[in-house]
Amino acid sequence: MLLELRDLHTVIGRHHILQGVSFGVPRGEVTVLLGRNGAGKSTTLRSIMGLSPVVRGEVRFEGEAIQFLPTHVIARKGIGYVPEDMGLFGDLTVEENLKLAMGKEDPPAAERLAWILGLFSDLKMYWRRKSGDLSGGQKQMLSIARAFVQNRSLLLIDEPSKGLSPIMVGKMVEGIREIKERTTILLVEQNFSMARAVGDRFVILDGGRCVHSGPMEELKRDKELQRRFLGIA
Ligand SMILES: Nc1ncnc2c1ncn2[C@@H]1O[C@H](COP(=O)(O)OP(=O)(O)OP(=O)(O)O)[C@@H](O)[C@H]1O
Repeated sequence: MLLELRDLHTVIGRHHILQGVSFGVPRGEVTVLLGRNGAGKSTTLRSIMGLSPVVRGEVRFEGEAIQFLPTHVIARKGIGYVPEDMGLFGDLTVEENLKLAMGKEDPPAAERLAWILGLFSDLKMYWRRKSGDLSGGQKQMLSIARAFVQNRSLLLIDEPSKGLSPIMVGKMVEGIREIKERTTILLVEQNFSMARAVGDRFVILDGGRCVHSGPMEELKRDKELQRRFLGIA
């Protein structure tokens, strides 16, 4: 396992939000985190990044416990995070956002940038446009591209399909399928058609607990599980 969560508890204010989340993310695969609104999916990603306060349990990345490290140290260990609000610098152009992420322009970073621009080619058309002026789908592509050029071995992506048109969702599916050839991904996704198109494994959260997990093929077959936890008839 590249990442392992063991009995993770997160408390925000007086709210005990994660109440013992345990699952593993195998290297080289896409694991999709599913569940109803408020199930704890975003909080799980934030807890992994050290942005929500973990009070008990462990997050192990490449075998090392990281749950009490500060966020910037966790990022440097090789975990990239694309939050729901995408965290872009709206006043900076597409180019500036990506160059900032690259740090120094060494050949591997330049190669990653060229590769991701080939994949999300829209970004080249808007190269000098401020990222704040992009559409939702373009912003989403930019924020994923930015995390990718940083060469993380694990990407956490929160709802990349949110608010996107079906065409954009299709592009996102293609993009994530290509990126997964190079990087392990843990994805929060409410859109089940996207989840099933890109996911190798699934984890369902409910009420801050992990209630089911397994190969995506299993969930595709299990209509009852889909109905109970995903609201799909
Ligand atoms: N900062 C906070 N303060 C208080 N409660 C919070 C906070 N952040 C999250 N919560 C609560 O924790 C629960 C889980 O939230 P979370 O955002 O992780 O769910 P989610 O599964 O990602 O749902 P959604 O799909 O709606 O974003 C919710 O009940 C939410 O209201």
